[in-house]
Order: sequence, then C-alpha cells, then structure tokens
Amino acid sequence: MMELFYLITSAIACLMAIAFAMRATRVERRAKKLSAELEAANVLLREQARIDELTGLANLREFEERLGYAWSDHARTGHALSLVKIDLDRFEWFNEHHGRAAGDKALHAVAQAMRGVVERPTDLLARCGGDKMVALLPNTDTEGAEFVAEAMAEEVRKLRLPHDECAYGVLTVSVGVASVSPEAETGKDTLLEAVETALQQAKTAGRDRVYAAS
Ligand SMILES: Nc1nc2c(ncn2[C@@H]2O[C@H](COP(=O)(O)OP(=O)(O)OP(=O)(O)O)[C@@H](O)[C@H]2O)c(=O)[nH]1
Repeated sequence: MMELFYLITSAIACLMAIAFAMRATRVERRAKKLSAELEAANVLLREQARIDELTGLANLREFEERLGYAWSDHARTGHALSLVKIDLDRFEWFNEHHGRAAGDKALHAVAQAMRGVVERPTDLLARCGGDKMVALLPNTDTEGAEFVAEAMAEEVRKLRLPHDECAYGVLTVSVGVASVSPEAETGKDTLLEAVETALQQAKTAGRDRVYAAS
C-alpha cells in the first residue's frame, strides 16, 4: 500500500516537474521572440530617424553626420571631397498650379531620379529641407562632381514634369558644385558656404544649369 502511495506521489512530482519545465521553455521562447521584435522595432526607429519621409532620401541629420566623417577622412588622407547641392526651379509655381499633393509627388520623383546617379556606396544623397537636396561625394574631385551634377539635372529633365515657367516647359533644377582638393586648408563650413553660393549663381545665371565654385 505504502509503495503504491510513493509511486503515485513520485509520478505526480515527475509530471509537475515536466509541466513546470515546459512552461519555463514557453516563457523563455516568448521572451526571446519579444526581445527580437523589440530589437527590430529599434532598428526601424533608428533608420526612420535618418530618413526623410517624403522622398525616402537621407535627412539633414544623417547628412551632417556623414559629412563629419567624410571631412575627418579628407583631413587625414587628403582625398578630394565634393558637395553637389540641388534646388528645384520655380517650385512655388509648380505647387500653385498643380497642387501641393502633386508637388509632393514631384519631389519624390525628382529624388528617385537623382538617386540613380549617385552610385558609390560611400556617396550620400539627402534632402536638406524644402525643395533642396544635397549629394556628398567623398573621393571625388570637381570634374567628377560636375559630371554627377549634369547627370542629375538631365535625369530630372527626362521626367518631363510639366512646368510653364521652366525651360522647354518641364521642371528643371539648378545645381551648385563645390570641392576641396588635397592641398586645401579650409573647414567644412567653408565648403558648405561655397556650394550654396555656387547654387545661387546657377539660379542667378538663369536656372536649369550646373555651376561649380571656382
Ligand atoms: N509640395 C511641397 N512643396 C514644398 C515642400 N517643401 C517646400 N516646398 C515648397 O517649395 C517652394 C520653394 O520655393 P523657393 O525655393 O523659395 O522658390 P522657387 O519657387 O523654387 O524658385 P527658385 O528656387 O528661385 O527657382 C515653396 O513654395 C515651398 O512651399 C514639400 O515638402 N512639398
């Protein structure tokens, strides 16, 4: 009788231990799943914090960080470094005549068209606010940057987005280019100012053109 009692008690203890172990495994599996989901959400959040929602390009924050790294590399190695700054021509008119939603679509289309031109893994195309975008081109001299800039302007023309106030009735862009050569002893703010000045010169000279800082 006693033996039977011990047998039953041991069997119950065994079953309880198995049930407990199974539950612990389930809890552990669930905790792992939740932790993986949390990590994925964090990665997504970090990516979103660096991307401009409308165009899908990098945002200004990401551009500034990458420019900092590229500048350090330039200072250390003396490699050339270029910036290309793009501004849509008469975009206020585009918004007024086609509507803000069409303007948003145009901005997105222009960004995608230009993205195809900026090819190297170390290059970065970012939206720097409103209808302005900027390309960071490490290890690229003025000649190379001008080539990229002309290709960008051509890709935008090829979109053939109707615009009565631009050349040939299609939306165009003005583009500024500025570079630092190996021997230059300037700061990155000087480069940023130079590319903005070149862009304004492209605007003043009649828009739909590339202007390189001398
Ligand atoms: N649809 C849309 N428009 C925007 C956005 N951000 C800025 N804009 C518009 O872009 C226009 C920028 O105008 P400006 O760059 O000052 O001038 P512009 O008409 O483009 O003329 P130029 O640059 O001198 O050729 C303004 O009308 C802004 O409202 C946006 O996210 N979506």
